[in-house]
Amino acid sequence: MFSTVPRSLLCCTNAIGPNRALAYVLSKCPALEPTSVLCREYHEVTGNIICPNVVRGIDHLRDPRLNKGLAFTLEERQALGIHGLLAAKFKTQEEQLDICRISIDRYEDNLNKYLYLVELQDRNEKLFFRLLAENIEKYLPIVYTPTVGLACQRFGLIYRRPRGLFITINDKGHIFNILKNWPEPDVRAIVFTDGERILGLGDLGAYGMGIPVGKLSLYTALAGIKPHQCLPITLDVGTDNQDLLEDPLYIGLRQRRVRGKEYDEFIDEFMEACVQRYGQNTLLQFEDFALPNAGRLLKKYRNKYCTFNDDIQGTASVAVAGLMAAVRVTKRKLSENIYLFLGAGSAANGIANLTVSAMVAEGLSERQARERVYMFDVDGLLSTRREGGVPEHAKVFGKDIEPEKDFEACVAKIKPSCLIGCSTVGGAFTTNVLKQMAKNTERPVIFALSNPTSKAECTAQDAYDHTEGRCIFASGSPFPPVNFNGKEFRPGQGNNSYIFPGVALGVIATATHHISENMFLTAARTLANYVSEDDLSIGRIYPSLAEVKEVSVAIAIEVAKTAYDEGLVSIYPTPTDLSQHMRSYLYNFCYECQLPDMFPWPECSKVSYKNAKGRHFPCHI
Ligand SMILES: NC(=O)C1=CN([C@@H]2O[C@H](COP(=O)(O)OP(=O)(O)OC[C@H]3O[C@@H](n4cnc5c(N)ncnc54)[C@H](O)[C@@H]3O)[C@@H](O)[C@H]2O)C=CC1
Ligand SMILES: CC(=O)C(=O)O
Ligand SMILES: [Mg+2]
Repeated sequence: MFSTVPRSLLCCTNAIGPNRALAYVLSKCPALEPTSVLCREYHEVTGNIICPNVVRGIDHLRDPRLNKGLAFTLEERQALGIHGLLAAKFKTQEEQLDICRISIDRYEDNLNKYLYLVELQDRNEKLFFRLLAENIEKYLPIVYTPTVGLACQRFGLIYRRPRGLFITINDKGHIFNILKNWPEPDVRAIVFTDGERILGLGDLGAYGMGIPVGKLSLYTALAGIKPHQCLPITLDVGTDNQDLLEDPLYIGLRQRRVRGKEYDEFIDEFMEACVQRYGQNTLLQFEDFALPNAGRLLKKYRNKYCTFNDDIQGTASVAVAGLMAAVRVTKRKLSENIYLFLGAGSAANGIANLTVSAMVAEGLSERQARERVYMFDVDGLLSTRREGGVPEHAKVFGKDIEPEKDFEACVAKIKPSCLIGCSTVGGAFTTNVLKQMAKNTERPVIFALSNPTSKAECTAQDAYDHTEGRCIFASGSPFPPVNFNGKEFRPGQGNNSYIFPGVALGVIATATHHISENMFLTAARTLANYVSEDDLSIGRIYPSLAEVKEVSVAIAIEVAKTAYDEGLVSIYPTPTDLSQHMRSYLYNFCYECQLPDMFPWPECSKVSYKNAKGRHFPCHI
């Protein structure tokens, strides 16, 4: 018998469900009342929320992490005290998956499909993730781009159950305490946004929460990172979106964005609080920050924390992978292309810099490589002679040439072989631009990377139609298959979702403490190597989405090797079998038995446990 609750005892009760766990702990600790102190201790160790007054078998149905619905066996129903709370039928997880698919298919509206999936995640976590992981092609466009963009725009309307943390500028000075309110103690990765550049939709303030939630769903579905290790956060510093400030449904701080010193101090405190709460290896993924902050904050924190900016580095990696795979079709090395970017922001600079690194690896000097890269932003071609000059964040890509504000004229003058859109301007690759690309080279590469679909620089159909079917096309959001002259093309999705889940898995599984640029080049090469001749023959420069889980593990392994080579990991000695090591980290999408190991419990009666003060605590309710 114990007078205090030993941690080992609390740990071993994790699997058996709260009411039995509590009864067992109390049977070992007769001096204890099931007070909030006990609750806190239990909660700290197991991550389960437990309160003696409300702990009941029904919590196994209400907790999405435990709930299996009709898949609970008779034994489990009896042992956990939920017999009778479910209909008599026993179902397999496979039968439940069928029902989910039928239910979703009944909705015509994608936002309703999104809501069904949100509700499923809130109800039965394993079923949600297995459904997503086994039907990526079908449901990725719902939980991710484009539908997640719509969900963010309507967030005030669809907001029901909270998911993740909202930390506002008013919480400055108390961020650590807010992190402590999150019930999971073992967080390994945090994806966070301040909502200022949500996809290509602009400033959506607190409505941006859909993005970190969606990205972290992909951590689990595409790379098997355990959901309890993932935490989505929105940093609410206000919004400059007038429509939202006037939107009666808006759920965020109704004030203009805080900027400057106060904003920087807030982000500083947030970064520090995360590592104080969850440890220095906590992966901190910046997502959808606007241009003035994205690159600046990456530079500030990249050598201090385990952090990366997905829009800069993840996007760079997926785009370079596509360019590498395209070499097999165009027969032009990366260093033989001329690149023109529409947009000169976070994504464009990330891609351009990594492409330069890849060209340097092919033998060019950095200067020679940069000479092959042109950019065009909202003020025209990045010419050193233009009024106002070249913005600081893209200075290295400015050229000493005639300024040009007409994009079509630029495409004709510069004659790029690769055209890369990261501009947020839907339809900016006009018929004339695409026709000019077909004149520039036999196999033009055309990437319309802006999200969601409405912001894509051109559609897949337009790209093939206006280049006589000769282009190599990829887009950030999915397009349906294209028919051109009787041939079907199925272009791939050039989206960082091919990269960030695998990078995150590699980083988490090796407790990497800093993320290097080299890791993203490694990830790009790994992804490009997965592209088969069959993929290329249907116009796809990425592996099929059905393969993405395998690709993520392969990326994780290669990223881990790079991290070991660069001395950035905390797990030593180096695992002899990195593949096995990686796989041992993966989430089990199938239901697990919830019967307590030692059931029936010898120390307490099957009906109730009586504590030292004579109070009864039921084992089964
Ligand atoms: N496919 C993918 O994996 C990813 C796609 N993206 C998409 O790329 C787009 C851009 O993202 P960021 O670079 O982070 O944004 P950003 O705000 O940093 O950059 C946008 C750039 O577009 C330029 N621009 C705006 N209007 C223009 C116009 N009318 N003509 C020419 N240039 C114009 C701006 O001057 C700026 O240089 C977004 O739509 C985003 O969804 C971003 C990250 C990943
Ligand atoms: C895909 C992504 O990260 C974006 O569009 O921002
Ligand atoms: Mg993003």
